Amino acid sequence: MSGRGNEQARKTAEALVYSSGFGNEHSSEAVPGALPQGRNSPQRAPLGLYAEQLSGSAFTEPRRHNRRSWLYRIRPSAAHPPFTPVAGGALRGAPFTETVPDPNRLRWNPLPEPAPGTDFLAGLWTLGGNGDATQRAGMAVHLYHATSSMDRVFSDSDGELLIVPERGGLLLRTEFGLLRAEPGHMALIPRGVRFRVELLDATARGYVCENYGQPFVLPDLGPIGANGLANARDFLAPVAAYEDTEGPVEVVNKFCGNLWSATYDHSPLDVVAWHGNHVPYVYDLRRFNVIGSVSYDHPDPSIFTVLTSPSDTPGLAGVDFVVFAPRWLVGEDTFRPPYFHRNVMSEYMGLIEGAYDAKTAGEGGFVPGGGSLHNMMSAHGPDRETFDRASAAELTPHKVDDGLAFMFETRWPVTLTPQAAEADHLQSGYDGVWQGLERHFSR
Ligand SMILES: O=C(O)Cc1cc(O)ccc1O
Ligand SMILES: [Fe+2]
Repeated sequence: MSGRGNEQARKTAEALVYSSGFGNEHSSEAVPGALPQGRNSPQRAPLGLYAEQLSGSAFTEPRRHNRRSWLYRIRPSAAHPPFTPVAGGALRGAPFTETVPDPNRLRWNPLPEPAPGTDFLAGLWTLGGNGDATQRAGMAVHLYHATSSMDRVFSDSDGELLIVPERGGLLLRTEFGLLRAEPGHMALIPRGVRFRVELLDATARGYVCENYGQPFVLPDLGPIGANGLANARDFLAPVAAYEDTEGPVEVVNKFCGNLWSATYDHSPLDVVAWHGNHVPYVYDLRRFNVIGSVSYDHPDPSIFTVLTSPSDTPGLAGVDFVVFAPRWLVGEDTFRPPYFHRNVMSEYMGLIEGAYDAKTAGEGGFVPGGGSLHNMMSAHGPDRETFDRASAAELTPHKVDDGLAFMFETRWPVTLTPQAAEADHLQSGYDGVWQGLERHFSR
């Protein structure tokens, strides 16, 4: 899109208003009187709108898991022509069976520059994942690099999309209204919700966790108490905004790993009013209330969980979204960076900005837009430089505020796509960062 297009999108993005809270029963109407009162499905919905329910949970799930929204729209979603399969580009879905799961520590540089005119959907590149989209279990790790706004509309039947911009702002035009997501924010598009991504800058880069499993929720706080970590009121849902446009619109649906396309004769972003709790949202990761040790030892990174997708086993997440936000380190007699460890969970890490405290920054290291994968039980932790530095550091209070990193931590190993396993931007010699950790043992 031209600079002018970006300018328009930015103007729109700067004027947005939101409805705040996590998991709320939000409600919104773009035209006064469009939202029915006292019932969901009146004989004739207000203003000649069609009433339609979008269910993100089975009808009968317990209230705390139940998710649905009622949409009041110009045309019902059912009014569409057949979908036909289209090529998915570099986008793949679970199950991932094309490579042998790899126990090695792996690290990638940022995605290469895409061709001009690449929109968000065409710019999605799948690194790998686990589970099975048809079983609604598991997750996929995608990266994106786009140079153009979407003209088309996308929806993902396979799962929710947690988008983590690293470079370039996004304007998300959804069925529920508009959201702005800049680097340092996260955005979430629930399963099945249609949206279009417009770029606020010339290019956009970032990460996507596609969650096939239970929807992300805020973690329980246990002894932390009633406040802390990501606070519910900092999550922002859109207010209703609709497109009343006729004319051909391509709508792409990801279904069981494949893309399907249909050309509608109107925009499906035509929702004039809505209410419910199956809604998209954005969250500024810098609002995260970081809790950590004020005595000794490095706490496990679960303390940094923004959102968790629970499984049927209490405490065992399908996937956790974890952020390493600016914080003070004050631990006494403590090796302060992340410790050496092997983990039954598999860890994909990305960097939004700056540096990460366990890894050397700069070219060939862990860089913004790059990523690392430490699969189930793979041994990792501070690289040699970090170990040497942190073992000798004077333990005065120290603020870690030179970066913003995150982790998608999942219960099952991540199997790579062939394009990730064979990528030119896969770093060779990542193992070398743990070379030279000399023995210091003496008795
Ligand atoms: O860098 C990592 O590997 C992620 C991580 C961070 C941390 O603070 C503790 C454990 C852990 O896996
Ligand atoms: Fe780790």
